[in-house]
Amino acid sequence: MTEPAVTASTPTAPTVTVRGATVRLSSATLLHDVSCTAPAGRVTGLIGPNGSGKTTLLSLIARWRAPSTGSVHIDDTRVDSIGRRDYARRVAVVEQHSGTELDLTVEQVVGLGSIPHRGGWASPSAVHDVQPYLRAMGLDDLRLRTWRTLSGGERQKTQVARALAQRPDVLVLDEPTNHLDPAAALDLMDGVRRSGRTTVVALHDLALAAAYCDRLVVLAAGRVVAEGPPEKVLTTALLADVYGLDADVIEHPRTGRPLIVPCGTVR
Ligand SMILES: Nc1ncnc2c1ncn2[C@@H]1O[C@H](COP(=O)(O)OP(=O)(O)OP(=O)(O)O)[C@@H](O)[C@H]1O
Repeated sequence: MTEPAVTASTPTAPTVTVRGATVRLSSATLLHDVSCTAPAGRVTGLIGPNGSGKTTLLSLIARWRAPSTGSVHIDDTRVDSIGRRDYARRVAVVEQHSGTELDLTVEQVVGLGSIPHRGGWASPSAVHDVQPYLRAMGLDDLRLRTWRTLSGGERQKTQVARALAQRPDVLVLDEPTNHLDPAAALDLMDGVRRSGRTTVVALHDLALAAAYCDRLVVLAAGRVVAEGPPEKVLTTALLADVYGLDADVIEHPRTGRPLIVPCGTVR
């Protein structure tokens, strides 16, 4: 059987919708009736303080956890009705501390992204096919380096390249830039945005969220407290309420996007 080529295809970007999701454990309720939308082909940022529920919400979309009540939908389909293999093809996830037990090279890790489409280990021909994803993340020079020799930022870029190589409809990223230098973080977010995938990304860096996200969902104590375009959501009042941050929000003179200028805290 001829194996399908691994090329950057035009994604069939769907809308992801969370409807009334509550996550209740015996000890605590992590999410309270959360509803939000990640529009098709757009980058939706999840922001909020430590412990506000960002990773928990991503875990519902990744289907690692089921909500106690409520549901998650890809277009009109409930995610719990999608077969496991189909879901593995359609949704790619990069965790905060994604890793690999095996000491693979960068190009082999990125090649793992094609496995849901192939049903087996990436063949040597797949190595050629990972080139566009290596290039998109600026990893050409590192392609033969082994995982354990990589810096934290190089590992993050490799994991995002792997996720893109999966050619998913939906990209779920948990703080993908926390080890990256400023230019690398901008490049990564740019690569994600240009991929055209419906992306849900948890971010602590509000400057990146303002610059690269089409839409923001703000979580506080497991609840959605604001949702919309960055220029509507990122206000001085919201930053004070949610983060306890005393900040001015001005229009970036070159991009027109919100520019957050922290002055201190209001705690
Ligand atoms: N298994 C668990 N049992 C009890 N509490 C939990 C459990 N898992 C997560 N939590 C709590 O749920 C809350 C939300 O956690 P979550 O990891 O979703 O937050 P987050 O917004 O991603 O935080 P951070 O920005 O620090 O990564 C936190 O207070 C966390 O301590």
